[in-house]
Amino acid sequence: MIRQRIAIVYHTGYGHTGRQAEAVGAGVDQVDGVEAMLLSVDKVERHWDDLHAAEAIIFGSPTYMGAVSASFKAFQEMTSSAVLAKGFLWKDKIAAGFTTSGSRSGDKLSTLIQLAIFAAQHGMHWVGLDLPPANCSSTGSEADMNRLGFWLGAGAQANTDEGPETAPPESDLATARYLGRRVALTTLQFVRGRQVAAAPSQLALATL
Ligand SMILES: Cc1cc2nc3c(=O)[nH]c(=O)nc-3n(C[C@H](O)[C@H](O)[C@H](O)COP(=O)(O)O)c2cc1C
Repeated sequence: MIRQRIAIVYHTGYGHTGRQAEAVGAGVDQVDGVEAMLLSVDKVERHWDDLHAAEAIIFGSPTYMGAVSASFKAFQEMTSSAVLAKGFLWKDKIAAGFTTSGSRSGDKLSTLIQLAIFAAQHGMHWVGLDLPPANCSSTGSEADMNRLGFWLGAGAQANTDEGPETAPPESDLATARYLGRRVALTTLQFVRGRQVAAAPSQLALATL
């Protein structure tokens, strides 16, 4: 069976967003028919062809100063010449995003919005989270998936005095796995839908 490639392009300064990226990849790999490819932004220049060939690209950055990190921004700017100018090469791919920061909010929404705008500029289809509100009632807790309450993408929080071995916590990694799985399932729907749309319909064949 042909497996559809889903690339996860991310930057991590201290390893926390790297843990989140691995969790997104694990979620992708839960789905038959797809495979995750993790790619750190510092290796991207050797892997443009892999990104062009992927059916979906999931973007991940730590939140630094309420925005994507400088390294991730440099990658974004490189895509102007490496992707857009070469012919809108990522148009109609599936996209999604994730971010980790030190504070529970930490202005992560700003980073997710930047990632979604970036995907829109490339003509990609953005996939958000469909998880219900969590950690917002007397029975909710920090162990809930989507405990931080994001829908545009996956958010994670890592205590700044902990290393990536223990932060972000399992609930945020589960949220990241959930996003990866959702993107994988959506990607298969798109790929199979495109195949059906490209095939001559039964109705058209009957009228020949
Ligand atoms: C330059 C810099 C700016 C930061 N800005 C924010 C911020 O705006 N909001 C926040 O909650 N945490 C902020 N942090 C904390 C990081 O988001 C946090 O340590 C995160 O886990 C780092 O992820 P990484 O290990 O993948 O680099 C900042 C850290 C650095 C080094």
